[in-house]
Amino acid sequence: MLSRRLWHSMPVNASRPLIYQGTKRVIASNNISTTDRFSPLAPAYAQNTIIQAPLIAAYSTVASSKTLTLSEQLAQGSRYALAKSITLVESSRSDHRAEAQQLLSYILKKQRDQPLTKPTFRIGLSGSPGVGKSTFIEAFGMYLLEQGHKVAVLAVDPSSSRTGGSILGDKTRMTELSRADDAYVRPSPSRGTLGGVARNTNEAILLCEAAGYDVTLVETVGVGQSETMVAEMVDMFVLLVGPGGGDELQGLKKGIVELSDLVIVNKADGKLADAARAVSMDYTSAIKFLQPPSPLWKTKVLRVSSRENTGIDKAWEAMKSYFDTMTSANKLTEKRGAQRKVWMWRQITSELVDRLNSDDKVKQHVAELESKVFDGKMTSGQAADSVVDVFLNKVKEDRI
Ligand SMILES: Nc1nc2c(ncn2[C@@H]2O[C@H](COP(=O)(O)OP(=O)(O)OP(=O)(O)O)[C@@H](O)[C@H]2O)c(=O)[nH]1
Repeated sequence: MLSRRLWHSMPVNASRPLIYQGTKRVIASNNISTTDRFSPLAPAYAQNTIIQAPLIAAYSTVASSKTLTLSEQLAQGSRYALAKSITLVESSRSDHRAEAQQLLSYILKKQRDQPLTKPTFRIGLSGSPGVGKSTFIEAFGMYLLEQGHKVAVLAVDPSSSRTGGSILGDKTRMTELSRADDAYVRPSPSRGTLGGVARNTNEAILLCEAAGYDVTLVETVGVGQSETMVAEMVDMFVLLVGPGGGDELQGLKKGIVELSDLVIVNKADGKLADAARAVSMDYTSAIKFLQPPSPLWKTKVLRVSSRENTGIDKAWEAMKSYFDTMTSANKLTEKRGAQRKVWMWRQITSELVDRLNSDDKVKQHVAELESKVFDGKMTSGQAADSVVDVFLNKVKEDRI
């Protein structure tokens, strides 16, 4: 029995069934009548509905006419539809989230039946503020367009989730690329936790690919957890450094260098050319002592000037070489599968924590336990067990 409360406590992104009032029909996605009237979930209906596992699975492929239209527009490469779809996945409104999940399920089903014709490549790009990320993406993106690719640029901005402001999104960035027909540049969402933003970005990548963008760049700024999160959603992780830099090398950020499949020393031009050469040699020797992210690939170090457009082609060659090496060993499919599992667990963890925090009874219990833990009257482990027990009992009670 799935009670109304339990339904509400289920994550909207997982297999929470979509339940409709009005004309109810479970239909295969390849046989959908666009005249079906679906209106989003009716809690009153859900309250008395027994939903069994096979039905849940069937519901996940149900698509409303609105979803179908959006997905058709996406398949035709409409930037408007892409923007609208990403807005849906970023929205916290439950009806939007339901629509977004319907759209994503439909897209996944479609891609299982009919895989994308072009291979897709997801590239993460990180670097400290001012290192030249926008300038590089602008130059690199324009180069990719010349090579016949369609390029999407997404951003995971740790500052926006903490402060509501944004390091990456405030100024007009990548103006030429933003205007190009075959490019789509999405500013970072300005709300939500970093985990939430990252999760939305994962879904946005799928949407970009469904809209025919075969190269997706996910940009982040080198702060906190954001690089690790981005590295866990892309095929290849690229670190952009400046000629004066060295923070990363000095051990402050050794972790990020270890995550990197390619290090690009930007601003290798004019007076900065010699410094860029020296930094690039430093990285090349330092990397020899680090664990490579994959045993099949040795992290490369290259110099570019985004301003003067030099070395951009070499950077792309290195990326393609990585892509070819990994795909021919079937490692990218494996990597993407493993990443999906990582994200599933991240989301389970964050959903459970959200729900623990939103339940009044549990919240009160947590407050009491926190003070006991603080005073040393209870161990952290005992308190954690107790919170989980109270929460599970609460779920059980709600079910009855
Ligand atoms: N000389 C030189 N300057 C560059 C190059 N690339 C970027 N710059 C300059 O570096 C400064 C910062 O560039 P951005 O592209 O805004 O850097 P960013 O990393 O995107 O900066 P944030 O958005 O603040 O994170 C600007 O003044 C650029 O003109 C380059 O290849 N050579």
